Amino acid sequence: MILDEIIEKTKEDLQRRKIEIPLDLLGRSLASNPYAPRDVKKYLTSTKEEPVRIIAEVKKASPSKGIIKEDFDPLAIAQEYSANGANAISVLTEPHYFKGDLEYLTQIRRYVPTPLLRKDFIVDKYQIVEALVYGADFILLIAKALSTKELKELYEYALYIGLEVLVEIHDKEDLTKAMKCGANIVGINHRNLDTFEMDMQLCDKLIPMIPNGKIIVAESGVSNTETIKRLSSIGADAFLIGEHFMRVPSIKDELETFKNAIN
Ligand SMILES: O=P(O)(O)OC[C@@H](O)[C@@H](O)c1c[nH]c2ccccc12
Repeated sequence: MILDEIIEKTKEDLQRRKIEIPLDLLGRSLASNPYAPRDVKKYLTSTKEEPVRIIAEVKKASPSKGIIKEDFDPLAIAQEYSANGANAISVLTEPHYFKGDLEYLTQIRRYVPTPLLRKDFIVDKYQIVEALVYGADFILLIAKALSTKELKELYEYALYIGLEVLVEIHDKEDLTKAMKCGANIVGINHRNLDTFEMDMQLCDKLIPMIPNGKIIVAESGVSNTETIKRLSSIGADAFLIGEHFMRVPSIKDELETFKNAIN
């Protein structure tokens, strides 16, 4: 089970980081933190004027595809996303399977005004404080990787320290968990994190079960305007797109096309 394996590795790393910089010390750096997290919900809610919201992902590699982008310059990619209408930027910080780095967050936050998602496998409050310290505006919590109790605790802690949360679901059971913790932003991941199988019909199944008023993010495998049009029409507010942007010749052209998919 790849998800379990990643979580195990994440926990190992975490033990080490907690010894290097204990939580109270990490928390202390917040006193001089120049960054206040933005109200992410405003950026991700679809409106008449701007129906398609895009979370563009800075992604070097993945366990299903290996290295996606060889000449990887996270800051340059984020700047291009920001300059061309991305509503938020997802920064993978998981180092082993996705070749991410927490430092990318800080680097990008310094120069890029767009809200940032810390995309990682968060299982501990320590990682949520890290997200804030390193400059994130919101975090990802994966329902499948957490019990209802854990999800609720981490969710509430993030809100308490001022970060929004994207709660990722993959099936009805995950959705129940997400609703129990009162999630406002729900991500439907087309990719099964254990088998890597894609189900591009997942939104059709799950969106009708989500109460009104939630922000819905369609995640993974989105690579054309047809998909964006279709998923928008059934209620998706935002689209989380990584691999496709990493492979196209012009991020600018692609982002513009996607942002204007409905008009
Ligand atoms: O590169 P894609 O297929 O456009 O997918 C982006 C994003 O949805 C994907 O990276 C992702 C969704 N949920 C995750 C959880 C952990 C790591 C990665 C992910």
